[in-house]
Amino acid sequence: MAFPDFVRLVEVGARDGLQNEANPVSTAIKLELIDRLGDAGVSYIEAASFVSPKWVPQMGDAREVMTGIQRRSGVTYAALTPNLKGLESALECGVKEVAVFGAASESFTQKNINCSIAESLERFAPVIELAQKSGIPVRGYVSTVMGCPYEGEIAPAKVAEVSKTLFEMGCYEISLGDTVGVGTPLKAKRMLEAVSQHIPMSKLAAHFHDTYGQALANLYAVLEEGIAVIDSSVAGLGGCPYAKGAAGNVASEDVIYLLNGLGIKSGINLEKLAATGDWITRSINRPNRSKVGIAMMAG
Ligand SMILES: CC(C)(COP(=O)([O-])OP(=O)([O-])OC[C@H]1O[C@@H](n2cnc3c(N)ncnc32)[C@H](O)[C@@H]1OP(=O)([O-])[O-])[C@@H](O)C(=O)NCCC(=O)NCCSC(=O)C[C@@](C)(O)CC(=O)[O-]
Repeated sequence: MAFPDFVRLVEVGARDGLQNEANPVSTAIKLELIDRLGDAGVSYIEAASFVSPKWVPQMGDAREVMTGIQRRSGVTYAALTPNLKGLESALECGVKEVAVFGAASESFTQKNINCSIAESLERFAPVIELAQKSGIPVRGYVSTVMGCPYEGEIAPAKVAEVSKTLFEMGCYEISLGDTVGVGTPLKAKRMLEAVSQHIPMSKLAAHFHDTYGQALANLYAVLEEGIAVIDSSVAGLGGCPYAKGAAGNVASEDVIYLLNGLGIKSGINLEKLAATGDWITRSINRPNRSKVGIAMMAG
């Protein structure tokens, strides 16, 4: 299959990238990050997470973040909503798109959202139903698609089963998360092959972490298969609170550099994105994990 002409970047830095930060990041910094990303041409920004602040304290200001955004036309500002309580709060804040998040591993589901896979799907049903009634599109995440921090190998058939269920329940797109970044290109292709037997490729997204340095290679592999939506995090920020040792998402700057080299459009200004990565890492005193970002800011 040929590469897509255009890739939609789903920027998750403000949510996935920051959720694991032990030191509180101010709402003002989050809002400036979101604004800078919009200015760089990012059209989809996952901005916050309506989860329990006891579980993920860093996302405790979701309400302030979602109501404080200076919205730009043409930009989607989305939030995670694990249950009805989360969705109701999101609706109160005028959120226009949400995401539910499940996993292909029982143990990870327990650690992350305190229930079994079956219970998580039951819990998502009313969330999706209410969102649809309110005219809010729901994205679905499936974590641990290439391995689990507690169970190790995850069968592609299990990933396909959970993805198919979420898609049939009404999620318009399924984002396939290599939560611990253990995948390799062949594994990524096999996993995608299993999922795409049930869901059109145009409804799937790749959400790869870079723990083992394979994320860009894995993305190249799935781009070849026709994936046209990529989740990434500016400066490679992040990690997962329930996956110890997991590195951040693949860096957005590195993804855009790869796409530019392949002649794939994204609508994103790489210079502005690199400057944003430099700014946020300085602001929160974190190393910049984007090789492209470091190179560009040095030049
Ligand atoms: C799902 C729950 C809430 C279940 O948590 P629980 O403890 O089973 O829930 P509960 O219904 O028994 O409620 C317990 C308390 O939480 C409150 N609560 C309940 N729901 C909410 C809510 N929505 N917002 C605010 N508060 C809430 C609720 O009101 C109650 O408060 P209390 O009475 O004790 O004071 C919890 O496990 C949780 O919040 N987990 C979040 C985990 C998380 O955010 N993980 C990171 C995101 S997933 C990810 O990063 C992976 C991804 C998506 O990026 C893809 C990849 O890389 O693989």
